[in-house]
Amino acid sequence: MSDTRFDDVRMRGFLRRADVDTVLTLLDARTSALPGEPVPLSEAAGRVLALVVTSNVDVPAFARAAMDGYAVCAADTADATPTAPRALTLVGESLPARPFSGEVKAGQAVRITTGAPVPLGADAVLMAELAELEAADRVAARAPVVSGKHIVRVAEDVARGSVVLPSGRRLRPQDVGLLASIGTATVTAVRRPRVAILVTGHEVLPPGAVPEGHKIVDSNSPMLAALAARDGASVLPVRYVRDDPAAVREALVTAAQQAEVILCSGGTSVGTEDHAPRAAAELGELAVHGVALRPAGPLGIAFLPAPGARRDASEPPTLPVVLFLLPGNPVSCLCAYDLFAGRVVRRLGGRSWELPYRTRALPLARDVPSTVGRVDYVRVKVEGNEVVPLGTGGASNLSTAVAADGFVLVPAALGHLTQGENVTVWLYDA
Ligand SMILES: Nc1nc2c(c(=O)[nH]1)N[C@H]1C(S)=C(S)[C@@H](COP(=O)(O)OP(=O)(O)OC[C@H]3O[C@@H](n4cnc5c(N)ncnc54)[C@H](O)[C@@H]3O)O[C@H]1N2
Ligand code: MOO
Repeated sequence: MSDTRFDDVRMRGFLRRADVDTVLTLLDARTSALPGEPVPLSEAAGRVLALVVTSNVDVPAFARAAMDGYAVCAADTADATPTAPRALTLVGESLPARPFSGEVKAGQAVRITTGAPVPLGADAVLMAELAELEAADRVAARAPVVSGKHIVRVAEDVARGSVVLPSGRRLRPQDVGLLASIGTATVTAVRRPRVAILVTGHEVLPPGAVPEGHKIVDSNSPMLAALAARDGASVLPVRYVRDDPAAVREALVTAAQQAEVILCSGGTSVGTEDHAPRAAAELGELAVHGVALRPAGPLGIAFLPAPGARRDASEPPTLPVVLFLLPGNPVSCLCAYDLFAGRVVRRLGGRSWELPYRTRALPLARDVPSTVGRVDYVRVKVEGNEVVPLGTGGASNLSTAVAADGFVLVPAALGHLTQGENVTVWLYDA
């Protein structure tokens, strides 16, 4: 199968590159959250709710004491003072899950502990500090309490029928606690996208090896695996692929059966061993090859058919597998993940499309040269209250991204950024 756009690239290099915004628009249009799956509450923290959660119960289901003390009729205490306390007859006790079974009448009190059901007839809890136990059956109120004081009302926390959490919510620890309180055992969470990582290049050794001769150690896959895991993916074991058209093709076919996103490192460009773009064009739609971006210009994006067709028309069409052909240079890999692949991983997992980095607006310490029509991903340091650019070159030197506090993006519309102007820095650390 021949693809005109692909042949153009293969023969003459990257003559036309897609602009960053066009690529983002394409990815935005072609991706959406994966369907939900049941997840036990014990594993739900950090997951994204696929469905709204509505409560079937009131919490609390009974009026309960908010203080240790005495359940009383508030009116009885109206005139009570420390010097003229009001004596009440103690008729029983209410403990958590062991309520007082009778009813409190005027002039009576029931000893109560925090969390215990407030007995019928009582409408306030007098704190122990404001009462004096005078005998086994007599307590004196030394201060007045108003009706409702220190009582947690029925449904004060959660009302039956109310929305507890919206769909799309990334569950925080307190969310999981609240879900437990309404009797939730399982939530419906957006399925975590499965990410396959393929590494091409016969020069690369797996992590753990020591660089030797002309061989280098694969730094891309550990970085990509960590990025994808951060973004909520379930990362499949890394696969090393020979620089051979049939091997690359077979690896892509297999990965497309196992994952929703494929990150393929290296072999993206127009060299004689760059087989991934051709294989992608043959297996699916090579929608992008070459982006007006530095680094990561050779980035390719393809949509491969997902395994399994939908069973009937009522089901949403199966989303394609998104394949990212990531340039081999490690900083390019990082940049392409940050700007494109990460958004797709997060989107499929029901998370935000936005970059997951905190931003700061600070003045630039130096001019940053760029080119109109191209976005530049500039590693920067924040020194004092200034942004110091570390340059866009040296995409093979990962140490520049390690030294950086974050990055600045030079928009395509600008030929350079000027010293002193305020720029947005995306900070790598949270
Ligand atoms: N005619 C053109 N040639 C190239 C262009 C271009 O626009 N026109 N762009 C250059 C740029 S920029 C990059 S980036 C590379 C991207 O090429 P590939 O994706 O095919 O990457 P490789 O050639 O396989 O590797 C590039 C570089 O990165 C090292 N590498 C590869 N894999 C890993 C890994 N897993 N861990 C660490 N380092 C890795 C590899 O040894 C190379 O040094 O194309 C240019 N050519
Ligand atoms: O992606 Mo290349 O720098 O742009 O190394």
